[in-house]
Amino acid sequence: MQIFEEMQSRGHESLTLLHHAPSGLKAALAVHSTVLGPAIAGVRLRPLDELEALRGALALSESLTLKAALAGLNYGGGACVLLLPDQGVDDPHAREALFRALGRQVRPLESRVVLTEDIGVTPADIAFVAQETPATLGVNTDTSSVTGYGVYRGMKAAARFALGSESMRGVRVAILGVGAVGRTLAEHLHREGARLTLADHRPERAQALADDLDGAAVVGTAELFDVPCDILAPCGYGHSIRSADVPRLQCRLIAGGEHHPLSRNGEAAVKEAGIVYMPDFAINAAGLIAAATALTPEQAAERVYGTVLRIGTVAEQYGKPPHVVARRMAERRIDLIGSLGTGTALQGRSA
Ligand SMILES: NC(=O)c1ccc[n+]([C@@H]2O[C@H](COP(=O)([O-])OP(=O)(O)OC[C@H]3O[C@@H](n4cnc5c(N)ncnc54)[C@H](O)[C@@H]3O)[C@@H](O)[C@H]2O)c1
Repeated sequence: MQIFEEMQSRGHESLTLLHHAPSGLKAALAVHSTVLGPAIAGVRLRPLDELEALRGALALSESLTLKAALAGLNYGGGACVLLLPDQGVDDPHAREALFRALGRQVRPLESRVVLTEDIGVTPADIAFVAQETPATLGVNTDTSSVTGYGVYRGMKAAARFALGSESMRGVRVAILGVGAVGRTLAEHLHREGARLTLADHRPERAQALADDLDGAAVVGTAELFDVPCDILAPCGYGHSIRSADVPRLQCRLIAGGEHHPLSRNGEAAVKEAGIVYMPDFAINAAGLIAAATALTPEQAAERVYGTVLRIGTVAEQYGKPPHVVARRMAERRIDLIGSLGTGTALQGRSA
């Protein structure tokens, strides 16, 4: 399994297994870093096997560390991946019990983690967690639509470098995955006059959105990578683009809401293909920023826009890929602020 090796190589602090038989709670809670503050842990509920859940928690928690640091937040990164209980979560009481059990189990860890929603989890679920522990964020924030708007703003900033203009009028954007984030992104792009092609594992979702957005095309997920476009926006569940897919890609920019859209070492293949990749942790941060600060959704999205501009400027200046620049910026902030030693920032967590 080599989990410890993976934790060591990526610098994780801990991986905790949570279990409560009556509610069906089985979860992997990874803490990657608490250098800047308690780890914000995105909570996911997905049909995964145990190993996928462990690996998913390790990968997501590292992204959250980079995301929080780059966004200027006084938080570290974590992730909590819940296995789907055998009894399902359709019964509202079963769902309440599951998330309240999670809240109870997190109580002893309150100084180290705060939980917020990610895939398969709603603000109402986090509100159940909040009945058991104050260690939550985003109970009153619709983080997915804020994230979608932030991806739109970040995409425009990235397009200045990759396409020479940030206008989306007439720009061909292919969106993979039109759930909560992908749909919001599509709506903003459509409003600005982008030409959209949509694909989703659930084709009825893509078709319903295309019906709402007059003029959007729908293709199968297997065909999307062959569609000529300017921007590819992955908004699915992760690793949507395998290295073997990269030679097929017709785009000049990859910018979407999905965590880990590229498979391992995919960045090198993308660079080789002459495609600009704006990393997930830079562009999908608006929901997290809005949940963690007093900023409005618009202000949170503008922070993403500004961060992406900064990354693009430095990347151009030094001839480095944006994902390398973004990671260095995040790690530099962690190193510098970490060097101040332990203590709590006076302005709290809302940097
Ligand atoms: N929701 C948030 O607040 C938030 C914040 C930051 C990042 N993200 C990331 O954005 C991504 C999307 O999140 P969401 O909340 O929209 O999820 P969602 O479940 O609402 O929607 C995801 C959609 O993508 C489709 N999909 C998944 N993988 C696919 C693939 N390979 N090909 C085609 N379709 C695929 C699914 O069928 C679904 O319709 C995730 O990676 C998530 O981690 C979400």
